[in-house]
Amino acid sequence: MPAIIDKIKRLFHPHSEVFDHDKVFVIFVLGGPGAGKGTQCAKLVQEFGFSHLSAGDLLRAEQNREGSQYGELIRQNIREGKIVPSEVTVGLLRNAIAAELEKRKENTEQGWGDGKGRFLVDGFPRQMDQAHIFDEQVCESKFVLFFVTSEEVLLQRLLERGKTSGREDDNEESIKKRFKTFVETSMPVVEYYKKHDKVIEIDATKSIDDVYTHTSAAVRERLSI
Ligand SMILES: Nc1ncnc2c1ncn2[C@@H]1O[C@H](COP(=O)(O)OP(=O)(O)OP(=O)(O)O)[C@@H](O)[C@H]1O
Ligand SMILES: O=c1ccn([C@@H]2O[C@H](COP(=O)(O)O)[C@@H](O)[C@H]2O)c(=O)[nH]1
Repeated sequence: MPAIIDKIKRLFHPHSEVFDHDKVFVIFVLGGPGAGKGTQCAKLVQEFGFSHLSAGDLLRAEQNREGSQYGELIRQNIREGKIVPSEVTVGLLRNAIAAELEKRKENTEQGWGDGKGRFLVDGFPRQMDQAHIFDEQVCESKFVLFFVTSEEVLLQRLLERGKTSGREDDNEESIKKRFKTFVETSMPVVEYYKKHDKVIEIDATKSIDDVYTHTSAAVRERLSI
């Protein structure tokens, strides 16, 4: 939709979505840092043809994009385990969804084509305002996959990943800060969706394949396939 029409529409219907949730199927993927969200998303992409949008990956790409006005802001927040201002992340997600729908508009396989699509929005929403903005103004999410395990397990996984990931926040100091932000700022989002019966909780302590058995079954049931 041309930007000007979009703006006018929004003026009269401030809560109208950019993407129609009857056509665009959005699953939020949440869990503590290192719970295995990205790992499980990669498997869901293979089985069900989702587009996987990691909010963290989009932010890192924007941070490294030459000329970005947000580069330094993103770098500082990520290093401190803090949440980047919502308008930045929502804007990146919105652009990524639009680009993917455009790219796959001719391909009618696995729930795609003609404005339809299915997305895993990984590591988002991280705080309550993001949940409201996305559901009301971008596209109403269908449900939340929530991966749960202990902080000890998370810490071990992240320290191990940190040996090769090159991520500036995969070190003990940043990890502890990320845990704090997760508990204080992101858990209220999970609680909010629980109250709305939208959370599927999955034990992420088990092996990758065991976790995926549950993840796949939950998604299959809700996609009605
Ligand atoms: N079930 C599992 N058992 C053991 N290791 C796992 C499991 N799931 C993921 N891992 C490993 O743990 C690390 C973190 O996994 P992953 O990157 O998928 O987590 P994440 O939740 O996406 O993390 P972040 O929130 O930091 O982006 C990776 O090295 C991954 O290979
Ligand atoms: O919605 C979001 C998602 C992420 N961040 C920041 O990015 C890092 C890394 O996120 P991962 O999901 O672990 O890749 C996170 O700690 C936040 O600093 C964000 O601000 N908003």
